[in-house]
Amino acid sequence: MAAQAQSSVVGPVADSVRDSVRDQEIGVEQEHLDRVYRRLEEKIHEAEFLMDDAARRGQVGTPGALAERDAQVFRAGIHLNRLNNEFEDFLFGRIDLLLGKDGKKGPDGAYTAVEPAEGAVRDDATADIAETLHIGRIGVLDAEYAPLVIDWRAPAAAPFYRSTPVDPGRVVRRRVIRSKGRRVLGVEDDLMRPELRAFLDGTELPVVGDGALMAALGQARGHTMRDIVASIQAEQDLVIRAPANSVTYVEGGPGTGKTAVALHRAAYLLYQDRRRYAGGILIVSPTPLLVAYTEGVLPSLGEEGQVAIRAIGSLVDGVTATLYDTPATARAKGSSRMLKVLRKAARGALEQGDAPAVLRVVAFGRRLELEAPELERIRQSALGGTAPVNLLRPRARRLLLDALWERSGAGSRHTDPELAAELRSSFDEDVTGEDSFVAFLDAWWPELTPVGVLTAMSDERRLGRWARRVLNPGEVRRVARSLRRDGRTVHDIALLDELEAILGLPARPRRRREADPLDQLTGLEELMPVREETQRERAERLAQERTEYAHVIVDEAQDVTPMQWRMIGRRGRHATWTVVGDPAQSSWSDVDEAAQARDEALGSRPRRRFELTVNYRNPSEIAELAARVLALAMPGAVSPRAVRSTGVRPRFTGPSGTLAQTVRAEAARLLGLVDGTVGVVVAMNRREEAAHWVAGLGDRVVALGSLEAKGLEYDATVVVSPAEIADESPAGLRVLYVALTRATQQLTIVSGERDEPDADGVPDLLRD
Ligand SMILES: Nc1ncnc2c1ncn2[C@@H]1O[C@H](COP(=O)(O)OP(=O)(O)OP(=O)(O)O)[C@@H](O)[C@H]1O
Repeated sequence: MAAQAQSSVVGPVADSVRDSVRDQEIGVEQEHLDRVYRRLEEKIHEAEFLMDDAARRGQVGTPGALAERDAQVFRAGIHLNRLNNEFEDFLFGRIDLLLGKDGKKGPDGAYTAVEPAEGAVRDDATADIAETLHIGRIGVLDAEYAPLVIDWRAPAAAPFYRSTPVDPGRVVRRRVIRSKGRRVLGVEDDLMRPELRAFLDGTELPVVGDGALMAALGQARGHTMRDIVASIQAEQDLVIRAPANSVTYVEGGPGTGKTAVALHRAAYLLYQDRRRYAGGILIVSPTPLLVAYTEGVLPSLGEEGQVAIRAIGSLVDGVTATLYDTPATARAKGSSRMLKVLRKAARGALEQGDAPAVLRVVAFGRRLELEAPELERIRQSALGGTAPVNLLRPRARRLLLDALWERSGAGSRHTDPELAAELRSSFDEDVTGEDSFVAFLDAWWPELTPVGVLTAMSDERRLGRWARRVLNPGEVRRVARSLRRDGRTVHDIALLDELEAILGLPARPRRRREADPLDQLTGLEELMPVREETQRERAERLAQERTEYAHVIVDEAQDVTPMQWRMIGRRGRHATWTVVGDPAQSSWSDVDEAAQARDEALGSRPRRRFELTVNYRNPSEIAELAARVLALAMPGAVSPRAVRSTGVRPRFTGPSGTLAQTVRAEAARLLGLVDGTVGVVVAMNRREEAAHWVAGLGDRVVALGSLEAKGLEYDATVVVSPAEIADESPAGLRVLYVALTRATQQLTIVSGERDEPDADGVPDLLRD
């Protein structure tokens, strides 16, 4: 989509002509930006004046009108504040359009027609520009309600993204404007109808630059992701603006913009239906590193507060997991088989209490006892209920009382039902008032917490019992051992969340009424029984406390395990969804099992599928190398098409000294070659070591494990020992594919002992 140079002059004269056209066009856009700011200031003054005036005259106008004025001042103030402080490039685009098929205008003041009118292009391939629209992060109208700036999410802005030379619609020229605060710094044009000579107010439309996309892609990368609002491509725009009434499912290879698109979609949904999505949008990200990398994008699009970006290890409030299990342990913990184990463990953990074998109470002056077999029968009968285990405690308590009542024989004393009921109620009061009963119940049916059950599962013998015929002995040993470690792993979080659903939040005593001094005097307060919550009260409380979202976006969905899908599913039971992923990058060994769990979480909602096909991150030299690994990892899978090439081929080197020395030297070399960041990617078990290798090289260098590299990108990367990364797990080749696709400019491969490099240093796995 490179712009067409319109002049055929070459050499220094041509350069100076181009520079003067550029300056002139920057001046044109500067004038427009000045108008926009003047208009916004005008609106603020207008609103302030109205407010002052209203305040002077007291209650003039209806209360509603006064409130509207206040709101206007408030909105205008926010706009100006954002423009001045937050948006570096508030105004970023412009399209020049032919006359449309009909003359209808939309609510933003722009014509709605997508296709040009019959006579818009004359027979001699000339045409007049009928409409010019400026696109920005928020919309601004002039005093006559004509659009000065169109919000990028408004329908009228869609041609800015959708128009291509193949299908240009009304767009003749698409311009990206670079500005900082109130100053326009540059412009880049793409011609959508290069065959036309178009005129704007009688002057031929000038074209500046080589196209905005390439300019954006060539920029150095920092530690945070930038928005792509000025250069969203047509296939990406289709996803961003897809209707949200079901599941939007997006697949695409590395660097195709899946994460960027997901973030822009969140901003679009809020713009398009703020009331619906103000209920909250959840973005689930694989790692805290990716959260930190992406969390600035939404504020830069003017959206904050309504969107929660959470790492999958931080989805349960109060626990943040950053530890990783070994692949074999993760495989067991993430599998849906774990559900059976947790259900058994939750019930089994009840038996871990130190309750006496026999329940002894005194009621109606008689000693009553329930022995172990009877107690066990009661427990099993209580557990027959479908409610969560903690919520079955009142049922168990009632069954105990029933059994004691039966033992007491008091039921047969009265035939009159009313008298019998009265007797029963005073019997219950007698029993439940006894300390021995309360203490027994607490020990026999303890209130279980998810953490408590997980801790109980760290005992290998017990876990073996609860996981019989579900996990094999090796899995039992590994899971139990990992649960004995300090700290939670990422995969424990889904187990905790599942346990919370299995256990239910414990019933809480109803809040006592405010202490009445008189009660205290008489001691009555002490005697008032504390009523437990009713089922309905509890259900209401749970509904309030459960965090649910109106839209859930899952990034790197290919890595979400079956147990994690269940956890995420609980947060979006009534939500619409956007799911983005790439099976070829999955670190989960059983792709089909994960797909099945995903389908269960998403239920029967209809899916709309999209595919992104262009790699915007890697130059073709790096993409070609990565494609060799893809061919091994997933024979037949198609790599996305790289959109640019740098002429710099990946570099291969074996350790010339120790591995540490080589990697450090390579990272230092790359620091000298790029302006932005350098990532050193190693196998997970070398994470800590690698941090030492690069210590002191400055904060442009980061060392990270292969699984942590998910979604991230660097100007340059050093991938250390492909064979070690590939051998880490059954999904190792796909993880290596991820590692190889992180660089935007330069890639160095350092071979280790296992790589079997050839004479050129190319490891076995990466040879043609
Ligand atoms: N239309 C675009 N204009 C400019 N830059 C773009 C565009 N689309 C994507 N990019 C850039 O390409 C890079 C890759 O984008 P992103 O991280 O969203 O891809 P991804 O598909 O999520 O990759 P991965 O699967 O490897 O995580 C980012 O730097 C992003 O800003």
